[in-house]
Amino acid sequence: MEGLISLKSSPGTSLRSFPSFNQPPNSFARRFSMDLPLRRSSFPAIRAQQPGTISPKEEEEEDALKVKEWEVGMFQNEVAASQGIRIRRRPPTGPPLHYVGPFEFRLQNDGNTPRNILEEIVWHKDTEVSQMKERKPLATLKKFIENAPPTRDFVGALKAAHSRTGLPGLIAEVKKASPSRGILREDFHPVEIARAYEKGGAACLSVLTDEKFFKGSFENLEAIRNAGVQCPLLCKEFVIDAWQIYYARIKGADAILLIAAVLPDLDIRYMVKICKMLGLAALVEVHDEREMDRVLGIEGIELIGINNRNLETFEVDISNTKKLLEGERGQLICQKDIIVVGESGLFTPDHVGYVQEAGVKAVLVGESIVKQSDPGKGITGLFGRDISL
Ligand SMILES: O=P(O)(O)OC[C@@H](O)[C@@H](O)c1c[nH]c2ccccc12
Repeated sequence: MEGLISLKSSPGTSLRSFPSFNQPPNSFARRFSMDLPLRRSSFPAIRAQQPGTISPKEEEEEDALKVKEWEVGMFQNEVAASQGIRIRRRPPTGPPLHYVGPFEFRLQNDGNTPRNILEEIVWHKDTEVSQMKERKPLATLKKFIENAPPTRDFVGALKAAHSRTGLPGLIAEVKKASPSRGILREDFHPVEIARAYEKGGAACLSVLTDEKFFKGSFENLEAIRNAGVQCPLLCKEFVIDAWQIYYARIKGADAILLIAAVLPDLDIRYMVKICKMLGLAALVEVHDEREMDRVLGIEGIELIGINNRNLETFEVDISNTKKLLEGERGQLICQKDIIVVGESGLFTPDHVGYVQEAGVKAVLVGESIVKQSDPGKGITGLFGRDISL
């Protein structure tokens, strides 16, 4: 069996202590050994080594590490599923790319094919973040944070705008593209757009930092921060790891998005605490009743976003905001003094009026304003009046 993968647990680690963990590595091995001889070169970390440079002990340790990663991945998926989260953090049957000898090919099966776009984004993010973490470990980020300038008050800016205009405070989004709408703006100059938004009366800005799916970047966030824009900035990311929060803080964010469709309660709890520690506001996004109820059960949440776009199907329905704010949920939100942000699909003053009537004190708007030749004037069109005055 030389050249075939061996799956072993590290000494003292019993896979059996996690009943469900027993299955993935074994079933993975079984599945693939039936299909093809899976070589050690299947694993990127191992592929990087020259043959003969790795000792049997190191091999064993790397295998054990890989098994451990699967275990953690499976564990996350299961906890999430028990909370109604359908998004799996990692492919449950291992990564979809396989190498056989010099050939690379993709095996499709139910377990390694993302079920929808949000899952695809999250799986890609997982790989991206682990690579970034290797280059900039948390300890390095923490050192930078010690000297970082203070954050701006994101929630305060929304409240002030709301009381100044009597309209929902605007979080204007700097977004070049999205998987559902394609390219929104060809001549995309993030700093110019940010300045136009600020001039047009935006209370805060949201900056997409995902590169692959939204054509955004952390450089955009940093450039806007360094250009002297005063509005507090939301880092619009798909956060799956606390490391990303530290990174966002260094790149100039004042707030960060946490998506309840992706993150189990414990992660939200823990990440909200990290945000507080770093002086960031957390915008926790929900899109159905179950997510709203989960989030309302978590202490210390100040800002909830209701996304009118289902990130799994892309369907947009602004009555979602109203539905989630009706009855007891709305009352609880008032009691807890939580600011609700209406997100996505808002194009006209009627739309803004509708979500305001439903109870939101802020709105998050991208497409309808970023597409205008003067995005600042786009804001006036959106609200039906000049809100910069
Ligand atoms: O462009 P719109 O329809 O105005 O939507 C803005 C914003 O709500 C949307 O970009 C968004 C809301 N939640 C997200 C999560 C990830 C990426 C993007 C989003």
